[in-house]
Amino acid sequence: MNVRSSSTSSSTIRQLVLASSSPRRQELVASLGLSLPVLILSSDADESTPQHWPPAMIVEQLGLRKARATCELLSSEAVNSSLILGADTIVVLDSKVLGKPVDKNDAIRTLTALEGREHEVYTGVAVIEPGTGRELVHHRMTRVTMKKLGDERIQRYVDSGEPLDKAGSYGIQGLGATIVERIDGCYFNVVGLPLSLLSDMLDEFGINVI
Ligand SMILES: Cc1cn([C@H]2C[C@H](O)[C@@H](COP(=O)(O)OP(=O)(O)OP(=O)(O)O)O2)c(=O)[nH]c1=O
Repeated sequence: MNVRSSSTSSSTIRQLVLASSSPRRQELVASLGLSLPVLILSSDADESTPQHWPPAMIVEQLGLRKARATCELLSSEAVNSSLILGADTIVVLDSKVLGKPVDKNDAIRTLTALEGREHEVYTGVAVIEPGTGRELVHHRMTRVTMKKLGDERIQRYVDSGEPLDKAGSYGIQGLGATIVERIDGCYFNVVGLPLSLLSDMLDEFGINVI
């Protein structure tokens, strides 16, 4: 979705601002080895959404909200020379959105629902250029099948602490790799930032990853 467009590239971009507190997103952006500096600046964007929104709309709009909320925190000089990146990830099972668990019991319930079944992971990515008002928003969806786990294995995984800050209560990049049977689609989308999509979006703003 091209939300608003007033130019195709800018030579005045001096930094990328990552509007995220997620260590995974920070590592993934760092892995691109961009030639411009990356500033990490997360904000407190409202993450509530209307019940009827489909998953793609939820993640795209939340990515956009995060980017716009971080924009508010920048000085006017920085605003005019920054690209801001926001992202949001949700897990969807039987049309039900599963965000981050509120506690260990919630994580156990979520993993019990996911085990032995296929679910969808959606990540929305927003890149905005406040200096020109240009905003690009897209999403990717990846299908993930989780192994049948059993109560004891689920309990041990939750006790590891890994599920607690992650959508769907698992992290495919960590111990969660051992409970996933197969994936269909972009792996990095599951981790929280689809790098192939992101590089195409940065390209639109004149930032070439390679
Ligand atoms: C499914 C899955 C999710 N996750 C993580 C990515 C995100 O950090 C988190 C989804 O929550 P988000 O609300 O998308 O992100 P966040 O609150 O962690 O960070 P911010 O809003 O500041 O950018 O779940 C994994 O790390 N691995 C996985 O396999």
